[in-house]
Amino acid sequence: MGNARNIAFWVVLFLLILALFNLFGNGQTTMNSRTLSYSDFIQKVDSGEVGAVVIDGEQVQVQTRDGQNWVTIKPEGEVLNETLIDTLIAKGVSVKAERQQQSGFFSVLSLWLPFLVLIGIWIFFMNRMQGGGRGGAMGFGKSRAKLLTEKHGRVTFDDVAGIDEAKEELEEIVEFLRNPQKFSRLGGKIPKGALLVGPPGTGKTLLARAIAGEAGVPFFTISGSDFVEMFVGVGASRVRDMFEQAKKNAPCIVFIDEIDAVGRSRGVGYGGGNDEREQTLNQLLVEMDGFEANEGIIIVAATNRPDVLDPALLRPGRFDRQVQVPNPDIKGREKILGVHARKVPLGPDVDLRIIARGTPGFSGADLANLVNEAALLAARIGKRFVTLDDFEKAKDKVMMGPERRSMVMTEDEKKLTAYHEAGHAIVGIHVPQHDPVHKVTIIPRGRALGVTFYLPERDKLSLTREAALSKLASAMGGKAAEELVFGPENVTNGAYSDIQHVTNLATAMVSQWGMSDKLGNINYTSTQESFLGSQSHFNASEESREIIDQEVRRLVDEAYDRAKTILKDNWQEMENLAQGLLEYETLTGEDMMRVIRGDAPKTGDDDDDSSDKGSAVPSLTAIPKTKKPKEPKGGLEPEPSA
Ligand SMILES: Nc1ncnc2c1ncn2[C@@H]1O[C@H](COP(=O)(O)OP(=O)(O)OP(=O)(O)O)[C@@H](O)[C@H]1O
Ligand SMILES: [Zn+2]
Repeated sequence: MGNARNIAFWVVLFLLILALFNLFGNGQTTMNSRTLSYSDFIQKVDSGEVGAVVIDGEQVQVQTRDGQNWVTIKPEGEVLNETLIDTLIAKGVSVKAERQQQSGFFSVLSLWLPFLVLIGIWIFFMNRMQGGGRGGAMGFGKSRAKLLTEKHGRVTFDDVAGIDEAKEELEEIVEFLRNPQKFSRLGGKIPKGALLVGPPGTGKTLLARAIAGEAGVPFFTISGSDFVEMFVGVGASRVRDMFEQAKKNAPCIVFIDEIDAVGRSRGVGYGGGNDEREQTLNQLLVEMDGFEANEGIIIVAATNRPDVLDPALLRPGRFDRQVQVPNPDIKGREKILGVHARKVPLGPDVDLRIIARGTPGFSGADLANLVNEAALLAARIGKRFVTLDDFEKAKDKVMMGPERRSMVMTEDEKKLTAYHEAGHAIVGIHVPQHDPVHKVTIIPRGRALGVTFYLPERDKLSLTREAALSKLASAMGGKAAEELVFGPENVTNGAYSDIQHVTNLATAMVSQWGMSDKLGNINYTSTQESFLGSQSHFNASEESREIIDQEVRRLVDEAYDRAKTILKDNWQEMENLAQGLLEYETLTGEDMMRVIRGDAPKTGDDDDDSSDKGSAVPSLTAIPKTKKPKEPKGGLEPEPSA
C-alpha cells in the first residue's frame, strides 16, 4: 500500500512540473490581451467566435477560437446571470470563474485549474483505496464495501429484539446460507435479495448483520450513497467490484444501506435525471441478474423510502422480498430494553416494562441510546447500579437531544392519537359496506402518528356509492373523535391526510363517478399525460365548478356529522378501544373487537396483570397535562372513564 502512495506522489509531482512549464511557456500571451467592449463580447458569443471565458470579478477574459485574447469589463452592477452562462455553455464556450483580486499570474494559473482539480481527485481516490483500513475494516478495490468479521463482534438474532415478524421472514435466508446445496437440490427458489423497509434506527443494519452472524458467513456493508457521491462511471465500477468481491467470498451477505440513494426511479427529477446514478443503478440491476441464485450471495438492502425505488429493483430475481421493520410497540420496546440492559447493572427499582410504557415512539436506536445515557449518568456520580431516576433523566436527554432519529411522542400526543385512531376504527365498524379493520396502531410511521389499516389495503376496482360514503365517514372519524374528546379548539393538524383523502374521494365521486344527483353522470375532469405523470384538470364551466364545490362540501360535512353521531352513540366502545390502544399500542382486527367488547386481546401476552389495567398509563416522567379532556358534549351519555 505504501507503494501506491509513493507512485501517486511521483506522478503528481511530474504533472505539476509539467503544468508549470506550460504556464511559463505561453502565459505571456494572456497577459497582454486587448480590451473589448461588453457589447462586442456578447456579439462574439452569439457568432460563436468565443472559445473560453474566465470570469474574474468584473473582469472577463475572453479567448476566441482563433486564439486571440481579449479582456472585457462587465458594466457596473451587471451580473453574469445564469442565462448568459447557460448560453455560453450552449455555445460550447468553456466558462471558468475566479476569485476576485487575483493578479495576472493567478488568472493564468486558473487555466490550469481543471487540471489541478483532476490531480486532486486522483489523490483523493488513491487515499480512498488505501484508506478503507480505518477502524480495522478491510477496504477492497474501489468498491468501498467494508467487510465486517467476527472480530467486530458477532451479532445474532438474540441481539435483535422486538421485530419478530421480520426475523421470522429472514430465518429462511439464514437456512439457505448455512446450506445452499440443500436448497438448490430440491429446486427451491432462493431469493437473491431482501429489502428491509422501515424508519431510521429500527435495527435494519443490525438485522442484516444478524443474518450473517447466524449463518456464519462474511458480511459486507456499503451505503448507497457511497456509489453516487463520485463521478461518472465510478459508481458503476464500484458496483462491479463489490459483486466480484462478494463472489469470491460466497456464501456471504452484502448489505446496501440507504439503497434509495442509488435506487430512485430512473428518468424522474429535473434536468432529465442523473446519469451517474442511473448508470450505477443499471449496473446493480445487471449484476443482480448476473449471478445465479444458488451462488450463495444474498443482497440485503435497507430503505425507509420504498416508494421512490425504481420498480425494476423490485422485480422477481432482484429485491423481490420486502420485509417490514417497523418501530417497536410497547412489548417490543421492553424486549429491546432487555437486550441493551444485559450489559448494565440495574437497580431494584428499575422495571423495564414501565420504561417501555413511558417511551412511545422510540425506535430501537433511541432505546439503545436511552440505556447508554442512563448508564453514563449513573457512572458519572459513581453509582453501582442504574436506577429509575437515571432512566428518567436519560429519557429527557434522548428526547431533547440531537441524536434522536425517530419521531418520539409525548404522552399527550399518544393519548390524542389513540382517540383519533379509535375514532376511525369505530366509525368504520358501524357503517355499511366498509372494509374490516386489519390493524390499528398508534406507533408513529413516517409523518403520521398513528394508522388504521383496513383490509383490503388496496383500492377495490369497483366502489359502490354506499361504500364510498362509508369511507368518507370513517376517514372523518379521527377528527370527529378529537373534537368530541378534547373540544373543537384542541383538534390538531393530525387530520391533514384524512382531509386530503376525503377531499379527493368526494371530488372524484361528484365530478367523475356520477354519484351526485345535482351534477349527474358527467365527467368534469380531463386527464393529461405529461412527463410529470398524468394530471387531472377541471374541465367544467364556472357554474358547474361552483356546484362541484358545494357538493364536495356537502358530502364531507355530512360525513363528519355522521361520524360524530356514530361515535356519540357508541361512546363506550370508543373509550374501550382508545384505552386499549394506549395500553397495547397495536391491535389486530380481531384483538380490536375483543378490546371494544371490554375483553383483553388474545395475543397480548398473559404474564398478565390486571393491576395496571385501564386508566392511568404509568409514565416514566410525569408530564403535566396541558390539555384537559373535555366532557364530550351534546346528547351524550355520561361517560365516567379515563
Ligand atoms: N430491534 C432492535 N433490537 C436491539 N437493538 C436495536 C434494535 N433496533 C435498533 N437497535 C439498536 O440501535 C442501533 C442502530 O440500529 P441500526 O443501525 O441497525 O438501525 P437502522 O434501521 O439500520 O437505522 P438506519 O436506517 O438509520 O441505518 C443498533 O446498533 C442497536 O444497538
Ligand atoms: Zn386519521
